[in-house]
Amino acid sequence: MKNTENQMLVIFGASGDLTARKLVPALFNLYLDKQLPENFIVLGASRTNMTDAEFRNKVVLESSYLQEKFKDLKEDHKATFANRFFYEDLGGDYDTDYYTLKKRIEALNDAEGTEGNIMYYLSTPPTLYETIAKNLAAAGLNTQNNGWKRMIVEKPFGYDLETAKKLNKGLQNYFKESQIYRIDHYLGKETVQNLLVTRFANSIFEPLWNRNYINHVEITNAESVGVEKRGGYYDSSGALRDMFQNHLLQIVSLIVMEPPIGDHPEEIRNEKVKALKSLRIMKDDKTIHDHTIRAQYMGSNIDGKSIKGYREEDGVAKDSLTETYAAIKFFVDNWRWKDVPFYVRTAKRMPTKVTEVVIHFKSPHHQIFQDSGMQSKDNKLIIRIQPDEGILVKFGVKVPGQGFKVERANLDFYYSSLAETHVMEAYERLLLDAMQGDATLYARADEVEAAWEFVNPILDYWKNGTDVRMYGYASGVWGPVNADELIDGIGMWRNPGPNLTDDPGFCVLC
Ligand SMILES: NC(=O)C1=CN([C@@H]2O[C@H](COP(=O)(O)OP(=O)(O)OC[C@H]3O[C@@H](n4cnc5c(N)ncnc54)[C@H](OP(=O)(O)O)[C@@H]3O)[C@@H](O)[C@H]2O)C=CC1
Ligand SMILES: O=C1O[C@H](COP(=O)(O)O)[C@@H](O)[C@H](O)[C@H]1O
Repeated sequence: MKNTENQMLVIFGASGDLTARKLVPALFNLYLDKQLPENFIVLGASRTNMTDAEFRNKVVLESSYLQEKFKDLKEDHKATFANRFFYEDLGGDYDTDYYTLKKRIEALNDAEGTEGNIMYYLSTPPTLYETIAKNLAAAGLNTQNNGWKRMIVEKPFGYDLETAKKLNKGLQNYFKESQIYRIDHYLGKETVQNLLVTRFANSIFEPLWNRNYINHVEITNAESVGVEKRGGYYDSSGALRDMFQNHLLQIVSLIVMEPPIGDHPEEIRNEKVKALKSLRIMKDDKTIHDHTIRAQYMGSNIDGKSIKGYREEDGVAKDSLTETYAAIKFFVDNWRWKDVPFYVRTAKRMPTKVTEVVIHFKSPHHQIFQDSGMQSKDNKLIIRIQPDEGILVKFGVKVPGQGFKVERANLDFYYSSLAETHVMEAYERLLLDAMQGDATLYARADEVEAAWEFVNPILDYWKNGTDVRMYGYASGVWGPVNADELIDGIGMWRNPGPNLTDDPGFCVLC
């Protein structure tokens, strides 16, 4: 087990939703699992006027998120945990002299023995990230001569390529790249990390992991919910920025990358950058027109319940052209993947919540069993990222009896069968990694920029191009029918069911 040094976590924007809903429950789990160092404290900092006691009540003692998650826990556990929380009112502005904050940090450091090690967590609107970094540096709170200083930065990391570059440069003016941890919570998911193990710790998959054996790759990220209370944020973002540019391209990079030399964070991140840089950028409008589909969910009635359309959601413009569905076809320009199409889609208000990767294998060169009733392209490796986490291999078996009738069978593995293992939640795992100085599961500046390089032309075309379509789909269906055209000629979308082995998208010709 890695060493977690004594340290202080300073959260900017600590009065907000993320702190209460994700960060504190993750820290509480780490505390219960005895993963926090002996001297560990949290200092919340924001503009809201609160005392230490009020902050403790808000995020720990009276937090509905902790209440819900840790129902059976004795109150004294929470009380001991809450004593580690402190709060500093920034006096109404993040862009101010951090002299008072510095004095508070120094006093707490001396009293609580956190040895000068500080993790800053930027959980404010992104427009404040650079301002906070600048003011920390001005107060000398970025220097590492008396303990390390690190900074976790929340998404969204930029709005497009230009703003992402500007933000990277802005932060790097005050903190070294090695101090900056850009969080992508998908990288904290066990099953996303398992993509690396599946590929590089087995000898049965990697020899097949190339254009000679793989016909196409399909990735689906579906959510059954709509935009919920985040209409305002989402309407200026959309599916491509919200999910595809970050989480899904991170998954793509793990599928596409070459084997790293070892498991050192930089070795892995170097290969991921190379992978992202090898995605073929769609340069002309026609390619983007033909290879992308965007759509919005419409109002519908599901089981007698009426569901709002996207444009009726709070915070969303009545004439909004923001997509809640995006499907993209693309190619990877390198030796391994030449001519293998990738189909990636992400959407809200789908029939179920599921994220999975499907590797579709090619048919054998010669069909021996003509009467098989099954096409060999039915060989699939399905990596279920969530829920029902696991891996499924689909292959043909002989039907008992005369002749050679072939039927499809499943070899399946479920993470839940590893019952003794406590699977850490994404924020828990990522916080612990950063606390230990392990950046493997955090995105590096060049990774983020490479992902934006790919996405930018699509965003530009969707905004300014001619003949750009916005399709509609009823809530609770698998997106617009037009999305089938994207994958036509090669098969059809898998449209996965809630269970790993469910396969409503089954098609004998696929
Ligand atoms: N919530 C979530 O699930 C997720 C959030 N994120 C990202 O994490 C960051 C924090 O998110 P979240 O906690 O939901 O955000 P909130 O809107 O709840 O904001 C966090 C805090 O930022 C402070 N703040 C400073 N300036 C402003 C301003 N102009 N408008 C609103 N708040 C301001 C507020 O504190 P005060 O007024 O006290 O200073 C607020 O409590 C954001 O960058 C978000 O994109 C990323 C993924 C998921
Ligand atoms: O980052 C985001 O992710 C969530 C989906 O996360 P998951 O872990 O539940 O799959 C998404 O709902 C949200 O819009 C997006 O900002």
